[in-house]
Amino acid sequence: IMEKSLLYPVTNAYREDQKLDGLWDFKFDPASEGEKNGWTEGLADPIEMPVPASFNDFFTDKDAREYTGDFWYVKKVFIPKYFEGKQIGLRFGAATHRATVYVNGQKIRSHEGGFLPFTADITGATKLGEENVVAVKINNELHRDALPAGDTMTLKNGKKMAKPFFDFYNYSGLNRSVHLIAIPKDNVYDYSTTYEVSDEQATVHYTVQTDAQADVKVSLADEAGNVVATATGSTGDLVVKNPTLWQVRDAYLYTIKIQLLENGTVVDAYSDEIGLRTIEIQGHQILVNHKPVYLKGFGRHEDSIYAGRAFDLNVERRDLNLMKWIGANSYRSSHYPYDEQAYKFADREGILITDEVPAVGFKMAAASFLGGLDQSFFDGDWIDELYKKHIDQVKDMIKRDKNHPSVLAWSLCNEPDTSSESAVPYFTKLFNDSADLDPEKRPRTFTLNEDDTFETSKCLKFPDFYLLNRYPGWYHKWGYEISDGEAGLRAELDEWKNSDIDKPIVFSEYGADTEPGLHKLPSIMWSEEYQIELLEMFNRVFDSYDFIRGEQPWNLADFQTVEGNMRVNGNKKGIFTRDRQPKAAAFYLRKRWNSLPLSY
Ligand SMILES: CCC[C@@H]1NC[C@@H](O)[C@H](O)[C@H]1C(=O)O
Repeated sequence: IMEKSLLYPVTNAYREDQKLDGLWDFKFDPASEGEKNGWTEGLADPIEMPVPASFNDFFTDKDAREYTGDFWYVKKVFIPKYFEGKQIGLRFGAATHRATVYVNGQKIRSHEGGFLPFTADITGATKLGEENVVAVKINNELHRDALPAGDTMTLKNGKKMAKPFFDFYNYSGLNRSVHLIAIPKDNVYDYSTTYEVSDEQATVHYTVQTDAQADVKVSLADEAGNVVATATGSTGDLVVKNPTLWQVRDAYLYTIKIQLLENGTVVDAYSDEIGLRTIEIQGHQILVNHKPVYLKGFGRHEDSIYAGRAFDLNVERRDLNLMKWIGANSYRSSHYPYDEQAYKFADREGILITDEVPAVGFKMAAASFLGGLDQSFFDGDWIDELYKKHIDQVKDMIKRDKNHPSVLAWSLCNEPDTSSESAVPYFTKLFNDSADLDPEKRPRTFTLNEDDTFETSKCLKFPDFYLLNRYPGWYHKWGYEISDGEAGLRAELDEWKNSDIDKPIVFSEYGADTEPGLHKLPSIMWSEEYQIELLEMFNRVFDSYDFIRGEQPWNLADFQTVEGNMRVNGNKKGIFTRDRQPKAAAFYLRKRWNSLPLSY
């Protein structure tokens, strides 16, 4: 059935893709009475709500902005007669955090996980040539046995409140586009590629997945549209002489075209843009096309004013221009898989992405910062249920993103509590169960924060390379004490250096909250001068160890978090402000990164 496919929707001679962006009817359902009251057929006195968007920041009253619980989106959708005989589906880019889909009052399916797509097969529930009622019930509560981890508490006044164990706002809703799709009954439901490359020749080993008894024809065209290779069969090789490889910050995309034929007639086709390149880890080096790459970039968020965590192509265009301006070549999709369009954009711009699942907040210390327990997260009784959702989302992330040349690596967790032995069985399972998901076998890793050092982490054997989140100068040894912070950082890196570990280290987070426009001589914390001094300290350290192969300060831009006495309208560690304007540190980093080789 079409629900197992995560292929991005396309319109072509055999398939149709209609975006259902725009205003939907919207209504909160605090008493969870929607089904009982017939909301699957329509909402009484609804609010008009934009899609894609988070609902939160549109509201002027706090109960609505902070709303936690069930809420509904309903839209009338005309389904044309010419869909007759096709499989008809609703494809959700993301429904945050869990959803149930109804069509004409009939329950179709549910889905857990607010940052990955799913398709509801509505073929049997639709009336062709008429308007159909699409209703989606969404819930945005946080739980310790779900991703991202947190709690949901009930206040004395009966209202629910999200308590995230993570540092970004629980923006919720239909944060990405909803597509009405029609595909042939006999169809391609997935494909994958692996590569061998040299300057003289590149080979694309492809696999096409279909349930149909059909012939498969595959061709590869260059950017000018010239067919450079063809093959037949559901698996095979496309050999390209004198290929133009996909390079970091110098992208080149070929178009792979897959056709299904029955008795010589094409019944389905799917094409996609791919990049001929390889990714390897060799000793302390990260290699692209067998050449070492040094990562310069950021941790990011899908976050902007008005629509919260909605994917916004305008913001993405600006962010990629900022990254080019500053000399970056990479980013981490912290702390969840981003919209597919972000990866397509990075494919075109030659940017490398460390793709991260929303396994974030797996650390009670973070929770205690937010009022949680003081124990190892992995001793919790919620771990078994959590793991099922965790590995399910790792599988979907890799299945969805595996064909992007921009994807460099998979980050399977952010800052988990690995300082206790109870983390080991969890990570043993996670790395065993994810070992064969990526046909290209790209490196898998997770970020290690302050409590998870060379000395204290019990899980250093799992990552293929290390992502370190370190905050001397901010969360400890801050201000005038930063010299001790540098000494401590050097001491830890000396331990890595003197160990027998021979894998690359990338600094995936470091930084200082900075109020734009706050200047002080000499510097103080929160001033633009201090943010630069902190970066200078880290860069002195990075330039002292040759196994450090990447620097990705936190964060590209300021972003929204819960309100709290440690946050001034969100996290201000951005090198750019939330409206994407530079702080002084942006000019400092641009100077440093443009003095390094562009991509290596
Ligand atoms: C000490 C952990 C730092 C933390 N790391 C995860 C990010 O999502 C947060 O924003 C960042 C912060 O607090 O700035």
